Amino acid sequence: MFLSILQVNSEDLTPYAIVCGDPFRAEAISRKLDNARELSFSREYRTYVGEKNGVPITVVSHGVGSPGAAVCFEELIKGGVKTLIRVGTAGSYSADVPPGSLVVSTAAVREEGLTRQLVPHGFPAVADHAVTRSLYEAASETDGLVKQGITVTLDAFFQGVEEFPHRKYKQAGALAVEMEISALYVIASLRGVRAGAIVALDGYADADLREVYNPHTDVVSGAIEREIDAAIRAIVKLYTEDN
Ligand SMILES: O=P(O)(O)O[C@H]1O[C@H](CO)[C@@H](O)[C@H]1O
Ligand SMILES: O=c1cc[nH]c(=O)[nH]1
Repeated sequence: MFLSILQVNSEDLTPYAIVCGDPFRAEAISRKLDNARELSFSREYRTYVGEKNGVPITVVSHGVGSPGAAVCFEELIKGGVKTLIRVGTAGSYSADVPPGSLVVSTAAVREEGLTRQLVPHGFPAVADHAVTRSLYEAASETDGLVKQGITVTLDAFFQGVEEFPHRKYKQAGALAVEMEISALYVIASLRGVRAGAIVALDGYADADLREVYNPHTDVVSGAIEREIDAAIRAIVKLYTEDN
């Protein structure tokens, strides 16, 4: 089957996939795989396949925001992908998890518009347990702070005249905010596949803690390297458990 938006043949995809926002991060992930090759680069969607320890892995960028990312997730699942791991960045809600930390998302608050068009209001966006456990174990083997907990998915990156809901979600226990995880978890649930996510914190979302937003630091790059390594190792572990 030809997937017309990703511009790839489903026969070239693999059951395990890593997804991320940035096409250049997709390339960086592919460089950590053996025998990696680019299948396509169409719109924001850049697709690679490669392998690690003999385990075939697909890597795709999904761009910024839930609607565009949802198109990518849906086509991957149509193409036969059964396990999806998002490797992203997020803004921290707390000085307890400073920039450079990793958070494995156990569930996501649905503060985006996309999933409201797919499922009722009360439906939860929850990660797969086995994927989350594998990600957390693999991330804990790297240097640096790793937490697991609830993340928030928002549509807006820059604030308008409305207050962002960060304060109330921080008080309720959320750790960080990004823009696609709830879409991934709801779509995975709808289509009967597994999903998990890990994010590298690249600054503070909370106005009281925020300095100038600059994700291009060595601390953030180091955290992104760690989460990529963790996601690849998590997939190898899952594959071993599954086969
Ligand atoms: O680093 P990525 O994976 O793109 O994730 C985060 O970064 C983008 C915003 O800068 C959004 O896509 C957000 O979810
Ligand atoms: O959505 C995002 C992603 C990274 N950092 C943020 O503050 N927000």
